[in-house]
Amino acid sequence: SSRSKEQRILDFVLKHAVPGDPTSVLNAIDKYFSQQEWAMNVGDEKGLILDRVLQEASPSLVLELGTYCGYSAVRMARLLKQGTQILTVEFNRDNADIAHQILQFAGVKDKVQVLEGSSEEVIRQLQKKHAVDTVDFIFIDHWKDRYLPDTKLMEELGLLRKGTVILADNVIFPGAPDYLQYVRSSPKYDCTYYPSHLEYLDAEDGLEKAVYKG
Ligand SMILES: O=C(NCCCCc1cc2ccncc2s1)c1cc(-c2ccc(F)cc2)cc(O)c1O
Ligand SMILES: [Mg+2]
Repeated sequence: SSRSKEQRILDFVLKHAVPGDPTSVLNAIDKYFSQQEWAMNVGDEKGLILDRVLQEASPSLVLELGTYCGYSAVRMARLLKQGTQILTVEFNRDNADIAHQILQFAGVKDKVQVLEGSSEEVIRQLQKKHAVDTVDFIFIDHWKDRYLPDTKLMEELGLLRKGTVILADNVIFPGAPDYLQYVRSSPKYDCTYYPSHLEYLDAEDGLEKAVYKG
């Protein structure tokens, strides 16, 4: 059977990156998309914004919604100190498998746990099944119509603490207008918009940072 796009990405990484070197893995994935074919990784331009906002937050526990091939999980894990945990949620089993292999190859597997399932299911299990109290940093990059309901669910479950940083990808394109309107008008959040472009293309996109005020 023909290999999926995600499997082709894995093959390209295994061939062109250096085992145990997360930056070479990111460069290989970025190279693949700029040369071969587009895919929905956050990319290197928005990735730099993610790097800066993450380092500023210096979190101990990170939750990512939407693993895809693991590009942003590798991106975050390479900057975080030993002992930091990243829980990343992926709905699609095949993508979760590819992400496992890319994380392993990059040498960041000890910091990252890929949780398979829908964001809603996994969020509801975090406190009991994964011994989570509150989350320090959340990167939202999954279904755009799940950004708002999942954020409200995390509020209701008490997963956010004073200062929790929520960074959301694609708030302009494909867009998450209901999420944007909610966090920007809610007194519970301090919001900052980081303008950028859609990964590897010229269309405008951006990241929205919403800091929970507790
Ligand atoms: O859909 C996108 N990303 C989500 C993939 C869905 C993965 C999921 C993970 C998960 C975990 C738990 N529960 C449920 C889910 S669903 C996405 C799409 C574009 C794009 C850009 C240009 C286009 F022309 C068309 C699409 C760009 C992006 O940066 C994206 O992130
Ligand atoms: Mg995205």
